[in-house]
Amino acid sequence: MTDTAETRARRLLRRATAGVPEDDYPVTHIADLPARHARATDWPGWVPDAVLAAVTATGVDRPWEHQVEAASTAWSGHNVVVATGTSSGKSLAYQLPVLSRLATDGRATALYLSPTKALAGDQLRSVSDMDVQGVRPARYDGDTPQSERGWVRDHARWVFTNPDMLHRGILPAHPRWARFFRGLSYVVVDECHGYRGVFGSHVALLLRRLRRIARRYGADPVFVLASATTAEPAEFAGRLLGADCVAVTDDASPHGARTVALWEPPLLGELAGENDAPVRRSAGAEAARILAELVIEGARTLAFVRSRRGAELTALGAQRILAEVAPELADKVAAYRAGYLPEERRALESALLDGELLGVATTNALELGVDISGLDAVVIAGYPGTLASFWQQSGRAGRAGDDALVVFVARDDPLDTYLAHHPKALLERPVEAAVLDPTNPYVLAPHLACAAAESALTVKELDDFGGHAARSVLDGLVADSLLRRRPSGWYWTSRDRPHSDVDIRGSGVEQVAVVEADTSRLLGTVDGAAACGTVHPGAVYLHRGESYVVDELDLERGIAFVHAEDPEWSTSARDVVDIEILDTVEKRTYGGVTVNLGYVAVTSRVVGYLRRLPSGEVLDHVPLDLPEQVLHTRAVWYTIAEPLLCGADEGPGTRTGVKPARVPGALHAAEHAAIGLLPLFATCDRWDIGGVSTAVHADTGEATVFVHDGHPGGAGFADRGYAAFVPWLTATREAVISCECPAGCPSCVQSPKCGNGNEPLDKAGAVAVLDLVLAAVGEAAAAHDHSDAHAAEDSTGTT
Ligand SMILES: Nc1ncnc2c1ncn2[C@@H]1O[C@H](COP(=O)(O)OP(=O)(O)OP(=O)(O)O)[C@@H](O)[C@H]1O
Repeated sequence: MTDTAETRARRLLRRATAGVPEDDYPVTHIADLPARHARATDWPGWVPDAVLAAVTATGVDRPWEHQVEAASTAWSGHNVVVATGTSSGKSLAYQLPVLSRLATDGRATALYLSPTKALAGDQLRSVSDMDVQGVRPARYDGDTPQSERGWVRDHARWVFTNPDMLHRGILPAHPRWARFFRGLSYVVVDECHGYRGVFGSHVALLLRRLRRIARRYGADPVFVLASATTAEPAEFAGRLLGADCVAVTDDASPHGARTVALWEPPLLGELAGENDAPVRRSAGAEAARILAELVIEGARTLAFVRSRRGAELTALGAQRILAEVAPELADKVAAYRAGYLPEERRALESALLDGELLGVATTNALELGVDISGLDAVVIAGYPGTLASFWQQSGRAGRAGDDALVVFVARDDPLDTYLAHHPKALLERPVEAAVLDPTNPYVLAPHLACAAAESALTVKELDDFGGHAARSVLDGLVADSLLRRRPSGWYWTSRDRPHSDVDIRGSGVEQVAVVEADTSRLLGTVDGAAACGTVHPGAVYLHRGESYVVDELDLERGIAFVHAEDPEWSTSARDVVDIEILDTVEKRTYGGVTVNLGYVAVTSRVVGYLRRLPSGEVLDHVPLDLPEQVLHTRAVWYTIAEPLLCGADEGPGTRTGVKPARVPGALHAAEHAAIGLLPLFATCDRWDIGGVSTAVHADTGEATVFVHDGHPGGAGFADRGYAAFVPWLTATREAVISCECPAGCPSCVQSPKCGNGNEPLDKAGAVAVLDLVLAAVGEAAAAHDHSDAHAAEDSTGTT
């Protein structure tokens, strides 16, 4: 291809791979995604002139079709979710109906909710700039001075806030917000795809509380939800709201063409990881190199890195490379992460937009709602956990009329390996459905307590909170004397409100404070359940890019003491885990294999931690002695009967099985890989789930592999694993066989958080186990189809 015929994206990719030896060529796949052309339409007739003038003054001449479809649905009184790509103008889709209502009905009010204060600030600014008469938009969050709060309550007509403030500040004080609730016409839920897992379950219940209070004031607001592209948006939004919701998904905004390259860093011969397994060049180090090359080409590039520390290291790495080969460009690269002050954030964003900065390495802090688009390149170092995030991040690249490059760099992880070798799974699969479970009793109980404290709960209202599930949770609250049952409903008994004890972003457990010992400064908090794993003695803890080392973890007082120190290694905790089956909710039997879903108790103890260099090299394992923790949650598990597992099965198609001595390693490896792949089917992170495997489990009496939710009561992840069992284990098997390492490495069967130091692990055995299980399920399904066919023949014969 000559230079003139080559697209800019291809040229950038060539630059990024220049000088790489042929044997190490990292690109496993290249896809060219075509440009999408805009489909604009006329402004709807119901938009008042004042609003039309304000909107067109922002530079929007004509709306796109999906904007009008969503806006008109909301205007006609139906809840709507607009689930379209990055920068597809979702804001206008809700601004049109809300501004139109506020402009035409002087009593009407609206609420805007976003997961972050920063995003709410951006949206408020954009509405304020439009300056539609009488709208009086205002912010009400933790940063709103006390002196302004009264004005907002009494006069603001469009309030911009977040779920935390709605939960703690607005709903408990609803009598003071009576004017606002009486007029409540619209509730905007922005970036709603982020409300998944336990946090999503909390927000789902919060929205039910909001609707209930609004009804008490005679209002029945229409909900307008904005989401990244996600599968089944109507179902998801319906679950989040607890009410029907129309989905608008046909994106009519324009987008430049993109070239997506999948990139797998080579295995390094000279470095050894845990148990001497080979390691790959780290995705962060690879991203630093790519970033430096793209900056040299003058491409404005964002590199998304999974952790804050990773973002800092990637920016530093790129700066180091540039300092050697193009020193004048070294200060064109910076790191960006959550926790910056708004001014710092703005400065960085505008520096990137106007080219003063060319390369920025960031965590997903920049993923949410920030109006940065039209970049020349995006590097995604490590799968961001969901396809929705992948597309959200890659959507930052590409302007209408100009093509852009997206590079996905696989980490040492089975899911990343799978994706690097199965481009269709990344590029052609529908985005996964977001999972949440508002009936989780651990989440439901505190919200029912809050709801009762806001205003006594009546029997009629229980359907909104899960009906039967709510009833049994309420019985528990009454038994604990937190609520009192009267004929008219359930009443909160205490003078103190329950709200401040409910952490809607946590897992419902106590928080541990991280305190700098010298200065007594509170740096942050970590979830109590995770404390042993994240702030154990010796752990490297990062706060706003500063590095600290933990000296002491005092679990009784809920404090971790740290001192400032920046060692060259990172730490990862190791725990040992035991699991007990409490209740089997569902079970399927396939010959010698059973697949189960139910409740379990997981007992874990952190026993030490690994110190690892940024290259992936493991320095050592440091033992620790910390107390046990017990988690009650949901799990999916499969069992394999011994004759089938060990090959004694002489039945049709006689199987070879796994030698008994290899069974533990085979099951363990199959479990690790399955944990790695579940995020492909349930929107979770591998850190949200855990697993246990054993050659003979006390409760099943058979070889058993468990994968469980990592949060009390579960968040729906195990349920997804049960529902998608066959595709999940099929992808797991594919991931293991795709990895070219000889005997198991972090890219296939090693786990970064294995309590047993990744021993024993038997990669070939894992494939044999997965083959056995999939064959048993497949045979049973075929036999089932066969008997169905017979039954159908029989029935046709007799009628
Ligand atoms: N009909 C339109 N014609 C031209 N430009 C538009 C139109 N609608 C919106 N825009 C512009 O597109 C940009 C992106 O809009 P917006 O931030 O609402 O997108 P979004 O879908 O919310 O993005 P994100 O995915 O980041 O949440 C804004 O700069 C906005 O002014």
